[in-house]
Amino acid sequence: MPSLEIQSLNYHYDGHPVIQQLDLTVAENEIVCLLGASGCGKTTTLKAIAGLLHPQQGEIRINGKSVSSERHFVAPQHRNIGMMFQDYALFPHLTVAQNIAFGLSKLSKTEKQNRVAHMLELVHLEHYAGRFPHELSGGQQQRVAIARALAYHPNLLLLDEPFSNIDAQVRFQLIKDIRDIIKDQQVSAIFVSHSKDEAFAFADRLAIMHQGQIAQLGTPKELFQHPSSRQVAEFLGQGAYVAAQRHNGAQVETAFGSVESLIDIQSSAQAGQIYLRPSHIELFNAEHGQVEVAQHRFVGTEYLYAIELEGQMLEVAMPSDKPLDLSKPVSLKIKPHAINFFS
Ligand SMILES: Nc1ncnc2c1ncn2[C@@H]1O[C@H](COP(=O)(O)OP(=O)(O)OP(=O)(O)O)[C@@H](O)[C@H]1O
Repeated sequence: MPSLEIQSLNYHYDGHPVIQQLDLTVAENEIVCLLGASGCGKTTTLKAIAGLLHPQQGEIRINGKSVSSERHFVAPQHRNIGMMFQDYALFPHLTVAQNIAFGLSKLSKTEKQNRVAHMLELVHLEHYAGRFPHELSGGQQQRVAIARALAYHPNLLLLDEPFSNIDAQVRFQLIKDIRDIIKDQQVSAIFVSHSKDEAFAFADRLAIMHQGQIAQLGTPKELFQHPSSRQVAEFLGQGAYVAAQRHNGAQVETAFGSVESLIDIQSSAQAGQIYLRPSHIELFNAEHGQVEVAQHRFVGTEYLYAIELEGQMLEVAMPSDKPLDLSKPVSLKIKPHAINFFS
């Protein structure tokens, strides 16, 4: 049974629509990331799941049980949901152990002590039980927050930008650790982020949101290989459109030569554009140049060349041991790749 099912959800603030006919299913033990531009409705969706607001239309089911519909509403404290937010929201006057024990009022004293000890072990903070939140680093505070959210065995975990206040140097280790903990506890989770890199590292599937709807749901590989729209392709990373003629199932012709696709192109149109990412392009010096290099800079292991491609700017990285001679013409080759073709 799916952990979460959302059907035809609509929410408006004073008549201003924010969530529009949103559908989403999260499988058992799955982590899904809601990813999208600022204001697309990620936090509003999370609030609707948590029960912090009541959508005007549509239904939400958790483990098969309806918690929100037009006629029916289960209060947040009865949804058995764990939450973790970017500002940790630990109680400053309680110790680490007391913070973790906070939601466990139904357990006996011994059960509570055992559960807290187990959670501390899980997040590798066994020696920090007596400390107060201000005596911990940001990453340690987030570990306490995840321990507290998981301590009462929630059906579903909601995480709203939990890593945005964490130093970039330790962020990806923390993301990996918290993902491992969630997988170990076999909890389903919905994670909200602006950051593609965080989403790729943390989630099993990504739900790309656009204007209050899920534009596409899939694994990172599915989204990269088969973006359902230009918006999804563009959201996944900087690129440029190049005019293309489709020849057969897996080849296109462009002004830069013919390009082999590593997957079938699912389109019946002949004329269109392909969406090129910097990693699909190789620059080299040639007798007859085709591209204008507007800028270049050295960034350690690579040179970055800003090139103009059919009126769009694109930054292409090349190994620094093979710099281009910019006094000579520069040409480009499009490498074989999983082509994104749009008619
Ligand atoms: N309490 C409110 N009253 C009126 N409008 C609101 C309220 N909260 C959010 N909105 C609007 O709803 C839209 C969606 O907001 P939401 O917070 O869900 O977006 P988001 O995708 O989480 O954005 P961000 O990534 O910036 O946090 C935005 O246009 C926002 O201005």
